Amino acid sequence: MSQTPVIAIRRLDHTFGQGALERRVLSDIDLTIAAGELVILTGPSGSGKTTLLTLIGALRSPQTGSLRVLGQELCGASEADLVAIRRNIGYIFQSHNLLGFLTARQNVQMAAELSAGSPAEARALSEAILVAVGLSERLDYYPENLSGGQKQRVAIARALVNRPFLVLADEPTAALDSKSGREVVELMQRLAADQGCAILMVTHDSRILDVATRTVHMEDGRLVQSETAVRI
Ligand SMILES: Nc1ncnc2c1ncn2[C@@H]1O[C@H](COP(=O)(O)OP(=O)(O)OP(=O)(O)O)[C@@H](O)[C@H]1O
Repeated sequence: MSQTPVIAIRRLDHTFGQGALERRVLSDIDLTIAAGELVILTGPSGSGKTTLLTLIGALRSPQTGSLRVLGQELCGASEADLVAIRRNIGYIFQSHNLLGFLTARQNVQMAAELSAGSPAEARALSEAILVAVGLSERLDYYPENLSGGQKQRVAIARALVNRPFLVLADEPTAALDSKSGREVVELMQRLAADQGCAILMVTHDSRILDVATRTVHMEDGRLVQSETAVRI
């Protein structure tokens, strides 16, 4: 696995609509991300960042070019292949998307049950990762009784509990104050380094760019890569 890039994209294009309404939103995207990298994707509103993230996340089908995730080609892949690849990916979105009628532990455990051998194992894994993200005192709290930063930590725990090879995060700090935002990304950075996964994070938050191993910038559907920053 270590030789295969987690993400390998070549000459990827994407259009929405057809005929007179056709609109190209991604052009000639080339991007390779290796295990252990935390890559930040920036760019103006409407430049195509979320579209690229959802394509990499196997949440929509790529049209032309090549998009490999963990060695699996997603262009032309069947729905079953896309579902299979999603099991290796953790997703963290701007709004944490926790289920309000489940506690912090139950929200994480629901995800853990996809891969754990038994409910007891899923529970143990969930508790361990919630402790790792600093929520040992909040296991049985419902989301409405957690702060924004704590909810986002639960979302991170849920995304990482199955030890995914890839984590995709879309504006994970957008709803947080600067201190909580910083804590959340440093936590992601640490857990990714511990688990050896790759992270691709879309953000407008210029205060957290230094956590990245590399920053790539998108303008009008095209990627501009910047130099390597620090390695985690
Ligand atoms: N399902 C869709 N159908 C048609 N056009 C779409 C669809 N989804 C996105 N678009 C268009 O594609 C372009 C890129 O959108 P996208 O959400 O990827 O940008 P973004 O860089 O993530 O923007 P933001 O930073 O505001 O979230 C936009 O012009 C958007 O209107």
